[in-house]
Amino acid sequence: RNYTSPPKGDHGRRSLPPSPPGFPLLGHLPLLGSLPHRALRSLAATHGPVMLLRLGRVPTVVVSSAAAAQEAMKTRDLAFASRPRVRMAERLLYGRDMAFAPYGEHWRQARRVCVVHLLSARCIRSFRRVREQEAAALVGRVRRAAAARGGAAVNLSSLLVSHSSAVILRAAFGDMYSGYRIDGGGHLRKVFGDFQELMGSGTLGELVPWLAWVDSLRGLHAKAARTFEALDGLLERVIADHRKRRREGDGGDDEGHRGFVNVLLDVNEAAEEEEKGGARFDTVAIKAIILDMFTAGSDTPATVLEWAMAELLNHPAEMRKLQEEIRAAIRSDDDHITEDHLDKLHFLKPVLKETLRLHMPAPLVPRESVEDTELLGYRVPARTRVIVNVSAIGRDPATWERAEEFLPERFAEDADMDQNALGQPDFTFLPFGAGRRGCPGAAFGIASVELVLASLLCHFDWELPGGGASTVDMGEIHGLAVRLKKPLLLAVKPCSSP
Ligand code: HEM
Repeated sequence: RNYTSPPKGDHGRRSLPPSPPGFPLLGHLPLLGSLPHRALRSLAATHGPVMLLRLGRVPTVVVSSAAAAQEAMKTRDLAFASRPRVRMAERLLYGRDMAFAPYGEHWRQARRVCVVHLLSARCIRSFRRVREQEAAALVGRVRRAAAARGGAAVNLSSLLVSHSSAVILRAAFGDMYSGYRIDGGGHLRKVFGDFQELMGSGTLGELVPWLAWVDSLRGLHAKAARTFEALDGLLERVIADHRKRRREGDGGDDEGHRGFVNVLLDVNEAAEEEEKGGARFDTVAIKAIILDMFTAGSDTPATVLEWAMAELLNHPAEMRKLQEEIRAAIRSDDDHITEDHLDKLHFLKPVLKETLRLHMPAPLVPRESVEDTELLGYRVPARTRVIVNVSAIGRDPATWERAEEFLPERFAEDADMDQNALGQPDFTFLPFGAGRRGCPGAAFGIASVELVLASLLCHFDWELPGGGASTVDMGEIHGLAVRLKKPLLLAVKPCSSP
């Protein structure tokens, strides 16, 4: 079937993309199931790389090939540069954040602040100590957990989630973050956990208004109200504390790195002085961007690490090869691993790239068309919701040999992981999306996982606990990120002489 030359309708007008049969009222929603990226991939195999679905009342174009993604994210990048409205995000992020913002002046300004002030190569370098300290702390926690459990399995997934949260919280709030507690005594991680869970659970009501009661029944609105209040109170206090410290002459530098809150307060003060064109960068903008960083930057590194460990456990030869490389790289230094060692680890980056190809934390990239446009010759009206199925593209057998297999060697030749090499120029590998809406935190994310994976493999030997399954169950669960359905419970042996 030739998908690249769709028929033209009356008067030579482009036709809409093909659409499978749907259900009355619900449209194609029931076809998505619990793992939409997989269901959409199967549908695309029958209906083509650009198809039109109706999710409840919302028309949605699904993009599932490298060629179609290239057109949407490069050739017509501007036309597809918006994001659909997500009520839960609007509710929790003050309607003023960047990642979920429609294309326009607000997004442009907020994105510039993130790219220049929070996620630049210089900022990422400045957080090196945080990353190294937190990686060492994780190693310590694993060691203690292994000792305390006396050989019983350790829950690595939960340790990874705490680790990633700690890194992003320190990056955001500075080293004093652990001092912040929510009123009533609960820890701030609990509130952030609820926040992430809510952000990962779409509300049915926005797709199918007459089913909005289901959201209430699930308690989503009440939980969102509680979480918003707790988070807002916390962020207000954090910002007020930072302002107070600044007035007292404490610039808030923690061993050479400046937390995001302090950096955003600099931007806020500069904007107030300039008052250019009425552009606002006020306290609400600071809170919204901090939450963006937390939404986008906390679960993602933990998820990548979890999948990498799962794949390596199922591929012991690759695990051994990487461990030998890491242990050889630091043997001469007779010390623990630091970021200085990473350049010597030529197999680490292929392992991470192959992990990302098979297990993108965000397999469905949400976009919205800004204007009437086209995709592979099909008509896409303005304000159509668009989903780029980057997971289907990463597993497309037309591009990838033995597409379903974990074969890190396929990236051995082009293991470069710096900012420009995170995606493939031919759009066959898009874990970070692409174009003007592409992930601005990719380098931050990669820096957050490399040292941790190397440390876990350097200092420990990992196995599935005896008496259970012989391979990791790779079942997925869909939330804010697509993660392993069952947590990684592993037998771990400290390795005393790397
Ligand atoms: C390994 C980890 C990560 C992966 C796989 C990932 C993936 C993605 C993807 C697929 C998108 C959508 C891109 C598009 O529309 O084309 C995105 C957007 C975004 N990411 Fe990441 N990300 C990661 C880590 C991070 C980190 C650590 C941060 C910040 C600390 C971050 C901040 C953002 C933001 C702010 C956006 C929205 C950009 C916009 O709408 O203009 N990400 N990410």
